[in-house]
Amino acid sequence: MQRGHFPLSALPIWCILNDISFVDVEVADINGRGLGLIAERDLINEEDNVEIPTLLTVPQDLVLSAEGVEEYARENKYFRQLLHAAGRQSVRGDILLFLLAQLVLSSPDYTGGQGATTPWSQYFNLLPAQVPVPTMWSEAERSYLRGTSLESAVTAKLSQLAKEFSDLRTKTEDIPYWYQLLSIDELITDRDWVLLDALYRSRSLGLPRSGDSMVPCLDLANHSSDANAYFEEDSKREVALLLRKGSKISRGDEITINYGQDKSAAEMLFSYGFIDTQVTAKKLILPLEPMDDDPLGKAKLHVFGSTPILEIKDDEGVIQWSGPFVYLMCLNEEDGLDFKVLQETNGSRHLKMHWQGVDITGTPQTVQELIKGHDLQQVFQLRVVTIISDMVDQQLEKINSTNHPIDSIPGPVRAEVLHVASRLRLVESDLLERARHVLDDQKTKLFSDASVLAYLKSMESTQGEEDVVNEDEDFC
Ligand SMILES: C[S@@+](CC[C@H](N)C(=O)[O-])C[C@H]1O[C@@H](n2cnc3c(N)ncnc32)[C@H](O)[C@@H]1O
Repeated sequence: MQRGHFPLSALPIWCILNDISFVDVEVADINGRGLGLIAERDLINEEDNVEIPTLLTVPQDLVLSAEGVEEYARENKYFRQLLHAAGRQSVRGDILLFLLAQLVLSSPDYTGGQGATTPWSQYFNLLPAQVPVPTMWSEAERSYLRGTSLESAVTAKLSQLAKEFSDLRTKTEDIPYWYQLLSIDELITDRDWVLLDALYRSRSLGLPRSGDSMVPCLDLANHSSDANAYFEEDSKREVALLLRKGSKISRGDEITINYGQDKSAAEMLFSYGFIDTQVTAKKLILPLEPMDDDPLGKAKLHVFGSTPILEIKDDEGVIQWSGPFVYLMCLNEEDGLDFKVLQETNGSRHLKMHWQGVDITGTPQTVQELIKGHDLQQVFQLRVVTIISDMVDQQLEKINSTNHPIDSIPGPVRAEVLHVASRLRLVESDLLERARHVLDDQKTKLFSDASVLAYLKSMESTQGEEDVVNEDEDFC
């Protein structure tokens, strides 16, 4: 759907009308970062200042939160119908529906009845039509993510978005207003849904009282790892941008906040469309799947409950990994892992997981702890390290073999996409290389452990006996 226009010059009046106050700060175009906030004069906040200078305040009724969405549903009949049919499953989903309604109300393509507009209907037009996150990249551009941890994450996200949009169309088939827009005129497309998701991901923040929210004007603050400002929500749910203690800002300097110092390069790129070259947590997240030939694989996944992942990180120069599901992956019935179906008196059935006879259904993340002290602890550990080491090898092979643009899908690729994708490859391949060395060391140590050697020897002799039996059988 075509976007309406809201000139930056109209923002000060919109702010006055909506009780949003900027203090010594203005909005400006920042080279390569879209809009941002800059200081209108020199600003200082000494370390011993009692009163912290406020740079921006946004009243509660402008904060787009779960509560704000419900409030709007009370005022606007068309939105109420939409929310009732397709919403109330997650805060994100409801905010996306709210943004969808604002997209319609503010678009020059739309000629229908207005219903109740909100300040957001105008503000929405100030939001960018393009967000540099990979879900908005072309297919050719996305092919530059091959071999990185974002390859599968972006594919999965795009499938999720396609499904959400198709469900939305199905659920609104009985509402003439939305059916017309979504299914007959097709004024709103899946591209719009991808944009709304990108806007939410790159601009929402967690507030202590209002929860996940979008805050107009505060969402114009760009990121810096050396941020000079931060935000707070007070007891009246008013949100303020405040100057950090010790900050000295010259007139014209940018006011920035920190989007999260624990975010990895992949997370920054996925959520915001850029990578902070100064500091980004050096970590990598890969999806875990049960082994193809594991008869208990599905049961393990079911009891585990959440999406299993492997996290590899550089913790102040030390490579560490964690992946509680890997411990489940490498344990089996003969080790003492067991599943049972429990039938309740009311007829309901539950899958239960036991380790050495003890019910551990509620604590599937603790297997690493539970195997401690077991005779075969080091054998289990070796299996775990081998699985992770194989994953790291495979990922490295993928990331290195797709280093050349020859593997990419043909089509124009923006220079900034090329730059950020190669930065991600570099960060991730470096981390994987270092993880490979650590895992190799761990494997070597485990292979020389007395209990592992004894186990391998016993396996060899069992194998030998089996071979003799098999040979005998062959002779029969
Ligand atoms: C919350 S918005 C900030 C306002 C935004 N610049 C705008 O024009 O509306 C977040 C987006 O700003 C951009 N951005 C923020 N900080 C950045 C940075 N340090 N480097 C590059 N882009 C940045 C990214 O596009 C990101 O998705």
